[in-house]
Amino acid sequence: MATLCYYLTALLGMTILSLPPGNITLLWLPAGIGLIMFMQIGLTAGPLVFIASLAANYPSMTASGLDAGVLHTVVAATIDTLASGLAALLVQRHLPQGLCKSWDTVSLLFWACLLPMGLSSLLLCSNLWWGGYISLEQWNYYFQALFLADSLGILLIYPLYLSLRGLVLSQLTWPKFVVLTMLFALLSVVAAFHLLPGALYLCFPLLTFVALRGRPYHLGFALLLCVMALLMMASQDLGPFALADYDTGVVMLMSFVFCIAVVSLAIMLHQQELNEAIRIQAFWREKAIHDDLTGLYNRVHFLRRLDEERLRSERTKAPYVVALMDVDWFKKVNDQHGHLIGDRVLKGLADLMVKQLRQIDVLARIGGEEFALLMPNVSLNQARQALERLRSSLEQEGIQVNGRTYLITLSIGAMQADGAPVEILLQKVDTLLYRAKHHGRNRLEMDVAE
Ligand SMILES: Nc1nc2c(ncn2[C@@H]2O[C@H](COP(=O)(O)OP(=O)(O)OP(=O)(O)O)[C@@H](O)[C@H]2O)c(=O)[nH]1
Repeated sequence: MATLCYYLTALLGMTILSLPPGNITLLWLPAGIGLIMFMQIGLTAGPLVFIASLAANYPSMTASGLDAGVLHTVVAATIDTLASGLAALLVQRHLPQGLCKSWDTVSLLFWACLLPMGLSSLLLCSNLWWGGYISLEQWNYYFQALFLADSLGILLIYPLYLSLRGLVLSQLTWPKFVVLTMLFALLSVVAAFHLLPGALYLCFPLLTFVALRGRPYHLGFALLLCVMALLMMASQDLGPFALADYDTGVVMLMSFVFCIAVVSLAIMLHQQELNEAIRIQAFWREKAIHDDLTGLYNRVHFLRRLDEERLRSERTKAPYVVALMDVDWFKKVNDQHGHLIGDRVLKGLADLMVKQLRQIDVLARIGGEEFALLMPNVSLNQARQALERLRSSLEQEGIQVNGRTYLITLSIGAMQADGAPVEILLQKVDTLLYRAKHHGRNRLEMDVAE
């Protein structure tokens, strides 16, 4: 399959994407495909790449009628194969994680483009010169064109391969902004060739937009589409790059396309780094305020919210109630059924409380089997009803773990807040909780602030 892709993209390069009269390939996607074949199947890729390159190069290299066309085709195919193998080796060694940071673009440029493609372009040009295909004066020009075409093949295929790896077709999504951006990029290419040469530079901001907002494969496809459109049109007419000196025009065009690819890749990777940093920051921010076992808020966050509510209530005069709830005889649950079951009972209890309370209530686990509750905007009576309902439903239904019911009860102390500082308020509620325990557990003790 990959061999066929190699062959077909090689043909594409030598037909639609070639420039008359020199038959220069503007884009050599096989360089990227060969690299991936080596990375995927190792040395087995060697003969496959060789055959595909030979088959693709043979017609054009023998068409000129020069002597030893077969020999030079074999040499060219060997160079192509070695270049892909070397690029794969260097990429695996220097970019073992693939492309992660924007700085990796520089590594990719050096290890996958500059070194192996620079070397192979040097050898390929020497082979062409040796076979009489090009003159010594043309050597420099062909070297630049080959190098840019091969490097571009890698810059377009390798990131696309990385971003599609592991994805199945049904997982690909195409949000409207990506489709529209790609459409506008295509239009700007067409406009550049027919109306206004400067329109070509619109590709830069448009691709940057996809790099910032889209997924990596969006950029991969957008780049491929944009570059192919640009080069296809250029192969008919150099458009904005139709300079007085034809060869310079070709190299300028390829350099421009090369820069588009490099810059948008770097931007995409940088954006990925930023997104990852934001994701990690959000993860730790969430973790810092939550209790791992139950998913409820932790003590630190509860105290902060309580203080905020105190200040809010000072302004609005809205009443609020604070409760402390402690599981009775929880040690027995652990002792009889083990800590793991104890943990699950606590988690089940937390879920039950969340289900029974209102969304605006703030519930936290502030100790082993101790929970704290802030009920904003409630009267003492409303709070009493809600807490009683919670206590009695727990008493009757217990907590289900693995199909088994664990009957546990809660002692609760609660009071309407009076604007006292948080620590003092909690001390008072704790006294009520202690009273509930002292008076036999499984009960609610409530008080209005004095
Ligand atoms: N499984 C589990 N047990 C915990 C956790 N945190 C605290 N505990 C246990 O909770 C139990 C609390 O025991 P005690 O403080 O004696 O209280 P109690 O047995 O609930 O009795 P009273 O509170 O007096 O009704 C201890 O056995 C702790 O090991 C936890 O995260 N998971």
